[in-house]
Amino acid sequence: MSDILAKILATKAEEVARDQQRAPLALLREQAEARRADKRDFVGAIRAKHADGLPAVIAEVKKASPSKGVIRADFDPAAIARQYEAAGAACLSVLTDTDYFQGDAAYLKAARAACALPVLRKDFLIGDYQVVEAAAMGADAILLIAAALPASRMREMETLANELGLAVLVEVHDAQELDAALTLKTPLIGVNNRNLRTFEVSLDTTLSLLPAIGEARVCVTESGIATGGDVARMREAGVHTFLVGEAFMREADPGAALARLFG
Ligand SMILES: O=C(O)c1ccccc1NCC(=O)[C@H](O)[C@H](O)COP(=O)(O)O
Repeated sequence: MSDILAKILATKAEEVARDQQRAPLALLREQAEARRADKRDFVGAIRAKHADGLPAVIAEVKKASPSKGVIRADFDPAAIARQYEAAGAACLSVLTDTDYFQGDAAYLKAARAACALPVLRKDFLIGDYQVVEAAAMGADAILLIAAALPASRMREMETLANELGLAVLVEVHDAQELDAALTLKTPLIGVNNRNLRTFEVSLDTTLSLLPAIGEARVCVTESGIATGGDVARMREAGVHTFLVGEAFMREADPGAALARLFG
């Protein structure tokens, strides 16, 4: 496991222990059940773009990151969500991790309330508590990171997520993690192009794993997509789903940036 991921996960364990004191699981479970009927179809939104021959963009609402520090100081998640929706995003990804990404559950709620797009809770999930918490805060999908969780744990968390009406995006960096990810039911396999040890980004990571993902699943290329050339290279290889944050968030109008990159 990379140093930054190990550090994030250690902080996360402390955070979850604190949160469990503040909001017991039973309370979150009630809130999650109450939101059960209000779910947006994350996988369906991606497939609908593909059915129209369009790339599906999961547009990220991201204020800061460990690799880049503050990306966007002037940060209004609701306004950004509206811009992304108007520009044709399929879904949103909202960072809720506070310590390393300056994210917040409140940003997810504000972004979702401002648009009709399905929303991924982008965080570092280590157990069931955070799955229920994601459903309670209104997320439509969660991220499971294969570098952080054994396959059996991911499958259990996927089952719980699905019971609560949440879709799952499972993220991998290499062939071993992909083998574990392919034991899940979810069609959404994210390949993160960012090396979490060095922070270097290489789109070759997606291209090298793509053949093993197979046609039945949806390959989501994540991180470092910044130019028309990057998009063209992915699409020529058969990758039509993109998770993009920084390239949009650095621009004055993130929606316009999305439209330029994918228009
Ligand atoms: O973005 C980081 O610096 C980072 C560091 C450590 C773990 C995860 C990290 N990023 C999470 C992501 O997956 C990205 O936010 C997402 O793929 C979008 O990437 P980008 O388009 O490069 O902002």
